Amino acid sequence: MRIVIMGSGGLGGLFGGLLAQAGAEVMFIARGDHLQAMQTSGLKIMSQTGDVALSSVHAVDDPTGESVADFVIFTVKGADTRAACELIAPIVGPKTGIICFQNGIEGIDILADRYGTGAVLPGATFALAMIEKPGVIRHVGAGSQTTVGEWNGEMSSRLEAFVTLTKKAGLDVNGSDDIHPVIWSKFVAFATFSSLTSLTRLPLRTIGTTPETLQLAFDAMAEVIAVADARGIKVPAQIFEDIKEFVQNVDPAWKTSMANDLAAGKAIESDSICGSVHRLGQELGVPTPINTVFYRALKPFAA
Ligand SMILES: NC(=O)C1=CN([C@@H]2O[C@H](COP(=O)(O)OP(=O)(O)OC[C@H]3O[C@@H](n4cnc5c(N)ncnc54)[C@H](OP(=O)(O)O)[C@@H]3O)[C@@H](O)[C@H]2O)C=CC1
Ligand SMILES: CC(C)(CO)C(=O)C(=O)O
Repeated sequence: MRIVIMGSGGLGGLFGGLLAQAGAEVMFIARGDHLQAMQTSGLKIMSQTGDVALSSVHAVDDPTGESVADFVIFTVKGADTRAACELIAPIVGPKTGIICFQNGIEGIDILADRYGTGAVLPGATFALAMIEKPGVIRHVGAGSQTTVGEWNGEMSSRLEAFVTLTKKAGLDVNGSDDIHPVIWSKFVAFATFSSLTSLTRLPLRTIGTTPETLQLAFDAMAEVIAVADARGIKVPAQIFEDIKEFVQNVDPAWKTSMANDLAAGKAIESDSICGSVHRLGQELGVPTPINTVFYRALKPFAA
């Protein structure tokens, strides 16, 4: 199976590296120092589940002239979505599945407008990973709980093939016949906790165990659920209990990729997370005052 990683940073590097280690044919699209390091020294993954060292990988900055992919794993940050969506055009054929693990809910629409809903498999992952230095990916914690599905809910043979391959690679991936509520549920939680961990600089667990701050998180989540509702997506009410359980028991050091980026001095993707809640709320006539504060407060740090 031929897999292309569009955006071989923390998340794409982790998935691509483990898939390559498991024997898949993987091509990494990357750029800058990280691309150079991968081309000269390969890719390393540091993980509690076992380190991986690939001494040589196929890494490029432009896929023009390369073979069509069975799957593209789409893992660029929100601000890079449109450019990356065009960059992959040469390797997207009529049967290529584009699996989007981005946080945010606008990336899949951009991909579907360009390649059709039949090409796009939305996904949600709880794996946490980052580039530690060029050519080296750090998998934070041991988790990789991931759900992916066809846009129309079909349990297709390509979806099953992808799930089988990723399980073989040691990733905890499952297929879903109703992926849209899954990605919105993750978005409800991520929009809230990426903003709060970034603004407070605190780990998830401190937020989850401070009643006043947890209440603020719940109020922010309720705004995103109202936006989902206006888009015709029902987010299960159980999400509040599930999130409380998660954030009160998560590893005490856990933040979010956005808070980690902020701490590392990188531009953050708040425009496509809380900024998206703010914009969609305005379009749909749903008030989102807390997410609007998040968006405006984080704007100076946005990509
Ligand atoms: N990291 C995580 O644990 C998780 C991340 N996510 C989501 O996944 C997405 C990716 O996140 P993450 O892995 O942290 O991001 P990273 O910044 O670590 O990785 C993205 C990579 O894509 C590269 N890139 C962007 N555009 C191009 C391009 N046109 N050509 C070549 N390379 C390109 C970036 O290069 P450069 O650095 O030069 O910009 C970067 O190396 C985000 O939406 C995030 O919210 C979801 C779950 C977990
Ligand atoms: C891994 C997880 C769920 C943590 O919030 C995430 O999506 C991120 O930080 O980007």
